[in-house]
Amino acid sequence: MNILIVGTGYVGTTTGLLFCEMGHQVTGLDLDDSKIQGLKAGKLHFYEPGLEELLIKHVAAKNFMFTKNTKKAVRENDVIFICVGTPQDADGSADLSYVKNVAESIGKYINNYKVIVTKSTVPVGTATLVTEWVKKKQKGQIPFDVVSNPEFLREGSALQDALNPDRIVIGTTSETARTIMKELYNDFHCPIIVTNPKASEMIKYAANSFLAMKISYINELAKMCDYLEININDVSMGIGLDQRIGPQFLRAGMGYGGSCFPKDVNALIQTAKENGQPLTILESVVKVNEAQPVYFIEKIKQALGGDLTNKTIAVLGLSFKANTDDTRESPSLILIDRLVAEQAQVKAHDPKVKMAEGALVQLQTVEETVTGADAVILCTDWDDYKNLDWVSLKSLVTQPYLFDGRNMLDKGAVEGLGFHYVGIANH
Ligand SMILES: NC(=O)C1=CN([C@@H]2O[C@H](COP(=O)(O)OP(=O)(O)OC[C@H]3O[C@@H](n4cnc5c(N)ncnc54)[C@H](O)[C@@H]3O)[C@@H](O)[C@H]2O)C=CC1
Ligand SMILES: O=C(O)[C@H]1O[C@H](OP(=O)(O)OP(=O)(O)OC[C@H]2O[C@@H](n3ccc(=O)[nH]c3=O)[C@H](O)[C@@H]2O)[C@H](O)[C@@H](O)[C@@H]1O
Repeated sequence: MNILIVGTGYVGTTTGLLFCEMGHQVTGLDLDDSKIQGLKAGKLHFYEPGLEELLIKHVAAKNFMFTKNTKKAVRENDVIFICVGTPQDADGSADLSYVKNVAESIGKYINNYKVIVTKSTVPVGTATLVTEWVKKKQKGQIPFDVVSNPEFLREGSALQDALNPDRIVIGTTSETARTIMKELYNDFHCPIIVTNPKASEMIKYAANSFLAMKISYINELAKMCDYLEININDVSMGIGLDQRIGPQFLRAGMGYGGSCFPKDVNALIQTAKENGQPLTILESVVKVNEAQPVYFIEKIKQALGGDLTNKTIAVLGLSFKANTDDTRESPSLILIDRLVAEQAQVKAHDPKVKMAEGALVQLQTVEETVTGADAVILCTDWDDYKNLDWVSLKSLVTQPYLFDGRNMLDKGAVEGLGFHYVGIANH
């Protein structure tokens, strides 16, 4: 089958490669010329483990082609996956302008029956809107179907997640589209849920919001445990082993970040409000998440004597989580903003993130970053930071203060080396 992927970001590129692996001919369309040129040459414009190797393979085999030519791309493909961004609007709702733009282009250029699949995360009711947007631009009456097929992959493990999904959700009322979608996903062995588009759209938001809720729950509990001097990691393990709860997404930390949880929880809250059905649990999830970096910085301030003015602080990790160079809504950047506001001198390090010139003092190595620091803050759970040689790093810092926003380190071990250690209820 000829498949068109519109938007060659994390989701689009991964989805395209997935279908190449399944033996399909895939075209990637993006408006950003530099991305297209890079992809054509087998170069990814973001860091994602394992993805570039697969890209090189399928570009060389001519299974994955890239273009900026929307008209040609729409005309030559029968199944079109919309994978463009749906960022947060000023009021918290999802900005659908990129999706609308794609739908209108499809309407303009449609030449035969198409299955139009929204893989982007879009609010309930968007399939109907996409149908209207396509129809408005159509000159004739060429038939098409709109399908909701949300994506559940995570950055940092995008390929593995996409190759081994827990489930596939297909939202459509069309028999033809359902058959085509099922055929596309024929080689997958996970459950396939076929429902209507509205339920499918809701499943995506409900899943992300549930996971965000687990994180805020454990983070709020962590604050209480901190006060009571209880180790939150033990609590996470103790409740997570109950199969009804499950161990995942119970790691206390600096709060959830990334390009999805923050915007998706807000978008669902907004949809709920618009429909007069407020989701008070999720409103609290957001509040707890916003309070988490503030709580951590207060602990840091307190430990350093209540004033951060001119203190040199080494921040390890800029991405919102390990194994990605994505800094969207990164708790680390929220923390750095606060440190700067408190007049601290920040030096930062990340194994993959390169911030824009002048945005931040960023060093090449951990050693350079911690040299002369009054405190070291671990912000991202990169493996690189798990086994650092704290004995030699201690000889480089001015003061041995170690703040662990991810509870990654063995408290007893680093305290044994003479560090003053503060984690998130890591007692
Ligand atoms: N990043 C992730 O881990 C996941 C993201 N999602 C959802 O998938 C969607 C895409 O997310 P990402 O891949 O992270 O976005 P991204 O920002 O990495 O990529 C979007 C791409 O679309 C391109 N684009 C925008 N308008 C276009 C148009 N009219 N024609 C062609 N290309 C166009 C942009 O240039 C960009 O390269 C969002 O709705 C997001 O919520 C869902 C699951 C996981
Ligand atoms: O819709 C999306 O874009 C995606 O959003 C998340 O994926 P992602 O944002 O890539 O990363 P996660 O691993 O979910 O982590 C999100 C944030 O939560 C934090 N987190 C995660 C787990 C945990 O136990 N504690 C915790 O603080 C992470 O550090 C990170 O800041 C979901 O896990 C994916 O299923 C979904 O497809």
